[in-house]
Amino acid sequence: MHVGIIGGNGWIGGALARALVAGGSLGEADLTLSCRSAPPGWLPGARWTRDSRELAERSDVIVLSVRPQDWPAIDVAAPGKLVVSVMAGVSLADIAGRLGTGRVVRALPNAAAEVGRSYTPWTAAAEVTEADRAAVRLLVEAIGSGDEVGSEAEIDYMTGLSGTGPAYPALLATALIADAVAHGLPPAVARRAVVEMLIGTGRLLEAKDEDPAETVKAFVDYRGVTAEGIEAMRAAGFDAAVAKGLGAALAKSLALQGA
Ligand SMILES: NC(=O)C1=CN([C@@H]2O[C@H](COP(=O)(O)OP(=O)(O)OC[C@H]3O[C@@H](n4cnc5c(N)ncnc54)[C@H](O)[C@@H]3O)[C@@H](O)[C@H]2O)C=CC1
Ligand SMILES: O=C(O)[C@@H]1CCC=N1
Repeated sequence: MHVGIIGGNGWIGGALARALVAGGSLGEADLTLSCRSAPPGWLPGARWTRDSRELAERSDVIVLSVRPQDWPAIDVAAPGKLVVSVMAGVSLADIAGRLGTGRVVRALPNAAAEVGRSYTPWTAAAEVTEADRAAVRLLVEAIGSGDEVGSEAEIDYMTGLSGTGPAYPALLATALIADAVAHGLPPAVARRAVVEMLIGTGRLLEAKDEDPAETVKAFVDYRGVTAEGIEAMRAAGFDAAVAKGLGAALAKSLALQGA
């Protein structure tokens, strides 16, 4: 299988290309990567080009990984080919119409792709075959894990939930570290404490495979220090702030479609 990534030097496109090679799914020579500037220097054995049409001709699977605002300028046709878009807010119908193929998938990774831990939901147009789905799973699993979901509405919502990747946990980490430093902790110690706490939490939730709400309840029922912290955060509007943030992210995701 030859994979072409339009925007292959970017954050997500580059992470996908490097993961495919590092994980042994593809050799460098099985990749064509396009960019607008000079090739970045990594994956020197891949074919680097500025020409999207050349990329499409060489590829069995074409990954669209440019920013939504750059999508209208992409000059490419891919009649009948499998196209996988990772772009936020660009619909299956728009991609199918522009590229001349019904074999279109929308996948929504996140920046943890850089460390092989993206969660990537994806949805497929009607003409996508079982063999195409196997190809999509190979891409998704190169950068982490994922699920096929039933509708584009779910992808549009997940764009502002899991697509944001490390952003919300990093926001929480920033607030925790700021408070620790305000209480006199050395910044390096505060940072290490919070980052290790996030890593440990992820591992614990994964290992226990239980609803995170159960973990919260266990601490509330313990009625110690943590329960006081949780209840004060909730009373100050923690859940409402999260819901408001997700609402704003969803609105932006939907607004991109009309842009
Ligand atoms: N960064 C993230 O956390 C996530 C990004 N996405 C989506 O992935 C897509 C790519 O995002 P990033 O990698 O973050 O952006 P990026 O800006 O890092 O990469 C996009 C790359 O596309 C290149 N490009 C633009 N026009 C081009 C053209 N005509 N031919 C060849 N290359 C071209 C740019 O030079 C750039 O290197 C976006 O549509 C975004 O919505 C989805 C989920 C998460
Ligand atoms: O913030 C963004 O627009 C990109 C797409 C989804 C997550 N990151």
